[in-house]
Amino acid sequence: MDTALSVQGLRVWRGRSEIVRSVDLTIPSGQVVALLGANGAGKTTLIEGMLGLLPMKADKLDLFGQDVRGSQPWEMVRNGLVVVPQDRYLFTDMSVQENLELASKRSGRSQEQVFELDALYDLFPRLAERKGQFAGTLSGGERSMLAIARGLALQPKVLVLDEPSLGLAPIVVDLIMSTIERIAHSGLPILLVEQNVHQTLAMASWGYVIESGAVTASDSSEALLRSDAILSGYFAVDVESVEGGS
Ligand SMILES: Nc1ncnc2c1ncn2[C@@H]1O[C@H](COP(=O)(O)OP(=O)(O)OP(=O)(O)O)[C@@H](O)[C@H]1O
Repeated sequence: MDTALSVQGLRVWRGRSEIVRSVDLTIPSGQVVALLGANGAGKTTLIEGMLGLLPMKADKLDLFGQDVRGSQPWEMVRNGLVVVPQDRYLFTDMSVQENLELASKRSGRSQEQVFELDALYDLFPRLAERKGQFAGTLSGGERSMLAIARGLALQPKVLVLDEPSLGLAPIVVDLIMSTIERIAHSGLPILLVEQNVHQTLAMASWGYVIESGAVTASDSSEALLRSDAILSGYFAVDVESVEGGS
């Protein structure tokens, strides 16, 4: 099986504190992998370390077999590792269309655009209706959609989504999660960081649980979903919905 992203012994620091401690993580080609963990577990730190936004060390950081350790964040994007950050970081005084066009140009892959603007608007019809609207005037759900669409406009080979449903109403969460599932069906490998355990594991093949910066469980989604010990330990709030849904 081809490996899209392979991480071994990843350590990431914030200031003097080592927040992420020797994490191993693999994303096989064409699959969704879940990264689960409570608030403050270190998920965002792990992502920012991989991107080179924070001081990090790793025994291995391979993107499709290529060692990308030491790359600058913009080089990571050019290499195909695209992160949709939790804080979205949209250009709020630019329109939806301009945000997407800018990303598309920055991808540096004008010859191999897998995610054309039309395809993005097909995925997110709500954004098509708001093409000319300033990003700063969008609702929370629409901002999350635009952040994902902009990530796709960067023509990722691996997409990392950091809590795309954070703070959104359940109906909007459903819409966003089903759209992520459609994106996954295109074959794009995805690392989905979420606290929405049930929906996330439903589309992921594999999941990692991170606690205090270390992986404490790594298993198939089916096994994690059945594992009450893990779910009740880390995600007590979600256990009922898991049980209710089975
Ligand atoms: N800017 C910062 N400076 C120092 N420590 C930080 C900073 N941001 C986060 N931390 C600490 O790093 C640890 C991991 O935080 P991180 O944001 O990576 O967790 P997370 O799993 O992504 O949580 P959340 O879901 O709340 O975003 C926490 O203990 C947090 O207090």
